[in-house]
Amino acid sequence: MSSLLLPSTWQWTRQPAACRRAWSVATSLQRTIRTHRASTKLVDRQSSVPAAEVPKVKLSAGNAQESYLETRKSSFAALGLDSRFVKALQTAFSKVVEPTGVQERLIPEVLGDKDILLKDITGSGKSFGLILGLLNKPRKVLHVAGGKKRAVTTLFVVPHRDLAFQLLHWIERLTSVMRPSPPLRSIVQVLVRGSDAAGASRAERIAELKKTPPHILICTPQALKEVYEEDKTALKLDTLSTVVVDEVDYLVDIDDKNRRKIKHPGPTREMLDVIYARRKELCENQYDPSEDEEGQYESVAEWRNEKEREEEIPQLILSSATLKVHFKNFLFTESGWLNSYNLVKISGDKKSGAGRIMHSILVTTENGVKNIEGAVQIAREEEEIRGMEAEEEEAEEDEAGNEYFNAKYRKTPSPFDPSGMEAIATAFALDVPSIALLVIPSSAPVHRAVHELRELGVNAEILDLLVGKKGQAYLMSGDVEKIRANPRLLVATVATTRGVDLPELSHVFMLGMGDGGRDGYVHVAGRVGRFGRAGKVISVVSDQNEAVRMNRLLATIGEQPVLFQHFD
Ligand SMILES: Nc1ncnc2c1ncn2[C@@H]1O[C@H](COP(=O)(O)OP(=O)(O)OP(=O)(O)O)[C@@H](O)[C@H]1O
Repeated sequence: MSSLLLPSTWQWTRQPAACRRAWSVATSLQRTIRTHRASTKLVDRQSSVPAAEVPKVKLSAGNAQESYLETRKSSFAALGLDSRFVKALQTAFSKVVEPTGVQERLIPEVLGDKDILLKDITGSGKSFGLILGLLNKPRKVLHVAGGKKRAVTTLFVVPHRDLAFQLLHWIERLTSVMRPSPPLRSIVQVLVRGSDAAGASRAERIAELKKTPPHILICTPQALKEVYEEDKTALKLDTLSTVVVDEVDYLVDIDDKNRRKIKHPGPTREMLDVIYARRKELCENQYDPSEDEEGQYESVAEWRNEKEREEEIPQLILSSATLKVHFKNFLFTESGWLNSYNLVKISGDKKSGAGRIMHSILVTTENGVKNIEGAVQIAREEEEIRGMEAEEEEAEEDEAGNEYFNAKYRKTPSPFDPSGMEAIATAFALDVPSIALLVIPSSAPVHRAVHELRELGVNAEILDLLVGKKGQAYLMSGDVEKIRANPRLLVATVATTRGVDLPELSHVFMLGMGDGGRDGYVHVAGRVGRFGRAGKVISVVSDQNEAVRMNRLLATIGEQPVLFQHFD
């Protein structure tokens, strides 16, 4: 358990005092929030330190959105995308004018047949580029008795349902502006556990899949496995053209360097083993020139690629912002999933195009909340995420829900350190213009965190992109510069944040060290600073030891903590 979860000495008997404290904090916070909101429209917050006196620290790569475009050499059409599709792209996504550096290399390869190992920084447009390329691939058509039948062309595996619906949303926006506009279900369908956005059951989704096999099927691994096991005719894995696994290092669990053996391969590994079983056999039974009496092949590569074509083994695309050497060794030497004779590795120029991310560490101590010692002060104008437009909206109050949770949680001690929650509530109230994300440890209860933050006057809710229009609104083009009259704090665990792209997100709060080590932090922090935007990541830790460890973690990614302005 994270040290931010309360020590075992925390007893229910101590709660009344904590409740009184929370109530008084909430009241004072709400006052702070009101005053702050009233002054937010002025936007330029007063700096206690004149910017000119403060030494400037280079934040991150310092490159803004233009850096992508500066390196650009081609247009989307020149990369092989259909011209009508490019027109639709520019209507649906007016800010997407030219391909990013990684998209320039990626899209032509997606349109080809090589396997792809894709690695670039978070927010560089990998997933978006994949979708553009995949939608332009020819559809798979099967010749069956009595004519032709469409089949699923691409299987797109993602770690969680929010990411599945984000990709669906992108495709829906694209197809809705095409003329004639194709039925969405023939282009894309989503397979996740539980009911989907439309409330369809698994049986209904299987029926739909059989009736109208989509061009792209987006799924989470567990849902894919369940459907495959339930009805093998619903999804013909042997006729796919392409398989994509996004966030592959997260989805494929391997024995670690310390020889910790994984207990169970997990659904992604199982499904890749099924789809690439024949490839694995080809790997194991290498070509023997002495048996090639007719001298058909000049090399192992030629033999292998010819076999692959004959057997129509699907192209495999594996993508992540973090692919460690150890993981790549597993892919190439153990998995048997990739054809290394027909493979392209695409990796981005480390920091080009990264947004300005400021990393801060707040430590909750008996004497209050402080910045980590040695945090660097930066010029105020660099730090500010400026607001341009205030949008009036009312906070949504769910009285019945609140009462229910009040009654429920009153019976059990809170697992959260009240100081940490207060620090987040205060930082949120003082610094967030529109939308922030709070990432809590996987073992911590998300509902309860939301409830406790609401008690502190924060407009908190669970990150759920499936909640009708509200969920979709988070995915629409917005801006980190937007100011809302009533900003939102979305609460999630690490497991549900990988790959998520919320254009208005400006701040990520992390409660504790997170549970994914360096790579986990990179992905959590990567929810901001996307496509050259600015962003802040504020880790709230509960003691000096944790602060030191967090500081070391930042050093491993070449960052140093920056002073978060509202605390000492
Ligand atoms: N060529 C482009 N021009 C402008 N914006 C773009 C372009 N390509 C992608 N974007 C935008 O950049 C954002 C990040 O894209 P995307 O989610 O594909 O990044 P990613 O590299 O997959 O990130 P992660 O590694 O976190 O999954 C999205 O909001 C997307 O709309």
